[in-house]
Formats: sequence, C-alpha cells, structure tokens
Amino acid sequence: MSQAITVLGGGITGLSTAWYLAQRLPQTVNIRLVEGSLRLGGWVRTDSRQAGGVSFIVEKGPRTLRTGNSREALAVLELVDDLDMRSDVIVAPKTSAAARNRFIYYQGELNCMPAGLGSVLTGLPPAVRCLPRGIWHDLTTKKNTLEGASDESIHSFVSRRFGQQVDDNLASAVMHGIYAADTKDLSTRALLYPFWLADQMGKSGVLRGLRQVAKHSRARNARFAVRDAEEKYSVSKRRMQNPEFWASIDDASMYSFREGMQMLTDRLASRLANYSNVELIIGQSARTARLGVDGNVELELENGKVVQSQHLINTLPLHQIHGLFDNESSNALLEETPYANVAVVNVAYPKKDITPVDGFGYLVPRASAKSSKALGVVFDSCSLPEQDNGADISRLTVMLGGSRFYELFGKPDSVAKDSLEQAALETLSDHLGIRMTPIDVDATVGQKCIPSYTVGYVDRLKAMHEWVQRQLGGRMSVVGAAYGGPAVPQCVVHSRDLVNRHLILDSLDKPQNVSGLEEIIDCFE
Ligand SMILES: C=Cc1c2[nH]c(c1C)Cc1[nH]c(c(CCC(=O)O)c1C)Cc1[nH]c(c(C)c1CCC(=O)O)Cc1[nH]c(c(C)c1C=C)C2
Repeated sequence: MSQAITVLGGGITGLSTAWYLAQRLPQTVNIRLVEGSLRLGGWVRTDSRQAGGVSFIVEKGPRTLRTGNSREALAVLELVDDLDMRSDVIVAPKTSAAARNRFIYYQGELNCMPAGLGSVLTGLPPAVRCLPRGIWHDLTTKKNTLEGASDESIHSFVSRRFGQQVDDNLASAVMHGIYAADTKDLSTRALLYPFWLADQMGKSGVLRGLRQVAKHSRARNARFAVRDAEEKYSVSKRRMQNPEFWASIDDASMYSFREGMQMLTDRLASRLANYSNVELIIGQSARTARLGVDGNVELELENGKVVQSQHLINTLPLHQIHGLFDNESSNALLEETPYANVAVVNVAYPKKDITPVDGFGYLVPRASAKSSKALGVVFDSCSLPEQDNGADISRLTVMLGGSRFYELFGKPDSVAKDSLEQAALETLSDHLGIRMTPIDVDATVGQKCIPSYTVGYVDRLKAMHEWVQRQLGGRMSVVGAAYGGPAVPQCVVHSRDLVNRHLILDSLDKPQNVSGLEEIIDCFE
C-alpha cells in the first residue's frame, strides 16, 4: 500500500492539520481529509445577507481573531501570511472603541470594564466595585484550599477566594463569552490553571501565590527555549518580508477578513485542493475505524468505501468520536464532556450608530440572568465597520442559550427560529433601547458547538491520552477544540505542533504512539 495519512473532520482544525501535512510531506504521500457534512469549515461560518437594498455579511461562529505575541496568535498570522491573505485582513485598531470598551450588563445598565489603573481612579462602575473588595478578601483570607480536591468549579473557587459577587458579576460573564457555559460547571484547574496552582502552592492566598507560579512557569518554559527561538526567528523573517502587514497587526487588537472569517477556511480548502496528493472527501461520515490485517488504519465511510492509511488524525468533536470504535472501552472524556448549545441571532438595522455606547459589545453575568435571556451581544459594525460594505446599517449579534437553553427555549434541535428572533429583539429593546424595525433578523442554532471543560476535566484528559494510545495500535492522534482550548488560534497551533513537532512523518510505517495530548497534559504538571 502506498503511504497515506487521513485527517478526520473538515473544520478549522482538520483543514489546518491537512495544510501543515501538505507543507511537510512529499507528494508521494497521500493526504485524505474526510468530512461528514457537505461543507468544509465547521463552526467557522460566514453568511451573505441581502436586505433593505444592501448586502452584508454575518458571522455564525467565531467573528474575530486576537493579535498579540502569543504562540497561538502568531501561528494564525503566519498561516494567513502563507495563504497570501494579507490584503484580505481588516483590523480593529488598539485605539478603537471596540478594542477599548467591553461592557457588562448589570442592574439594567451597561458597565464599562476597567481598562487599567486609570479607570480605578476615575471610579468603577457598579458591576466592578466588588473587585477591589475581592482582591482585599484574597489578600487577607487565610489559605482555605479544599483538602484533597483535585479540581473545583470556577464558581466555588472565585467565591471562596474573592467573594461570590466577583463570580456573579464578572467571572460568570467572561465565561459566557468564551464557553457559553456556567462557572458552576466549569473547571478551575483546566481554565484558570495559574490561579489554581497559586492557590495550591501559595501559603496565603491566590494573588501572593502567583509569584511562585511565575517562577515555576519560567523554569518550565526554559525547556521550550529552542522551539520558542525558532518560532521567533520565523516571525522576524516574515516581518522583514511584509513590514506593512505586520505593522498594521501590531497596531490592532483584533482582526478578521474583508468577507468574514470563512475566508480563512475557504482559502485553506481551495489551496489544499490544488495539491495533487490531497483528496478532500466531503459528505461522507466515518462509520467505523479499525486496524486492518496489514496493521494499517481502515476508516469505513457511510457509503461503504474504506479509506486506508498508516495514521489517522482525528479532529472530530468528542460526541462524534464516540461509537467510532467497535470494541470501545469506556472513556470519561468522550462520555462526560457536555457541549454548549448557542443560538446566534444576527440583526441588522437601517441606520448607523444606534447603540447607546460604542464598543465590542457586552456580556451578561449570572447576576443579571433574571432580566436577560441573552448571554451577550456583540456590536459587529463597531468592531469591523468595513464589513458593512459602506451601507448605512448597524449589525449586531445576540447570543442566547448556553446552560439555560432548554429552560428558556426547549430542545435545541426543534426550537422555533421565531422565538429566538423574538427573544433577540426584546433583548435589544430592553437593554439598549433599540425599538426600530430591523431590516434583517436571522437566527441559527449552534447545536453542541463549544466543548465545556467541566470539573475533573484534567484527570479525564489524562485518561483520554492513554485511551487514544491504545486505539488503532498507536496509529491515531487527536487534536481540536476539546483539548487545550476551543479558540481558533488554539486549534491551529495544536494542529501545527502535532504535524511539525510530534509526528515522525518520515517513518509512517511504524506506529507513531502520539496521542496529540502529550504537551497539553504536560501544561498541567
Ligand atoms: C458562537 C458563539 C461563541 C461564544 N464563544 C465562542 C463562540 C464561537 C468562542 C470564543 N469566544 C471568545 C473566545 C476566547 C478567545 C478569543 O479569541 O478571544 C472563544 C474561544 C471571545 C469572546 N467572544 C465574545 C466575547 C465577549 C469574548 C470575550 C473576549 C473578548 O472580550 O474579546 C462574544 C460572545 N461569544 C459567545 C457569547 C455568548 C458572546 C457574547 C457576547 C459565545
């Protein structure tokens, strides 16, 4: 059999994995990407809309990417550079209102989050007043770490160290924005690891303990000095080749693309299609994965076709991996990881500047749950006005559901679009006073779209690592939103690490014995 590698799943993780493979492997090795649905891109989805005589775009999934010097942010920027998308990038400058103003809906008002010490001096809004008290509480409360606990919910942790109001007003809001989940369910150890460690290591409080954590991290990071130096060199070379592009990124706090985020996944797909050794198999879900008699991986598709390869990179969400293996032993991460359901309602109005404040948008904390069906609202036109196409419109997105989806709207697979659209318009009217008739309202339900890293996640991840190594004779690796973070840049950097640093691609004949989770687990040591 000729050499081949299969990538399962055609979302951003699968596409970027296939891309990095195509960069590294000779043309003699076949790369097959298998996607069950009829489109590539997964949760990255941009729709074109026509209404009120104008055309514009709406995002149904992630809408912007962060700039900065993190490995994750730089990995996406390097990808954008390699895909020749520099001229497609549009940015929100660091000086823009969208970069500076983020709000929390509290006591019926939009409260601006402090941007620095200056805002502390000019007075904190009501939602944030609990923060100085919370800091004082942590500094003056004796160590009260839960004995023997290997994890704790963010709600319990924040309440114990900083006071419940900090969770009710702030932490719960931030976690709604990222995970669309409740801090009562989310894991401190997985999502706030430096704070978790500081609580464990420190003798008196989390904030004092952070100094020890910083020392510990410096010692750990020293192991990655060579990798980091190589990556820094690669970026500095690019900076010299395209100084204008990189300077515009340095001045930006976030960015997207002229025609939306889907440009990135579309470009990946079209570039991959140009490779003679890449095959994109679309509209065929995998039925089973097994080891063939010759020791290679056999992936049986819905249509009965069997795709053979020496290694399988599985990027499917956990609930889809479940059931792929005949003699599947139990695995807690697969079985116990809930995914958030989020309704994304895009609304467009025939007028500019209709929000009472300018900014990225606002989040709704648990403290305001009684007066809001929404998790938050994004002011799209304020962040990226270019995407209005020069029209006199305002685009906003209302996010609904999360942990309260069933309670508020019923089953995500049968909810009426009307009820979501109604709830979104009521939110905009009640919170922002917008009573104008919109030119366009469009609701989409993201069913099981964001994995929830719930209490006990780290232990389950470690067990998953061992489980993956036991499958298919060491010929499977996993990567994706359920491991190491659900943000697009995290998915991209983990797929790059897997392909460029962990798999030994010139000896595909031998089992790789790489779960893909090694370094992610190592972060929690
Ligand atoms: C479809 C809804 C989504 C919600 N979260 C995500 C999606 C796709 C995923 C996500 N959103 C953010 C991150 C963090 C990484 C990052 O790129 O910054 C992830 C993984 C950031 C984010 N998204 C929103 C906000 C307010 C934030 C916080 C960070 C910031 O201030 O920039 C918008 C938003 N997303 C969701 C909700 C409910 C929401 C509300 C306004 C859920």
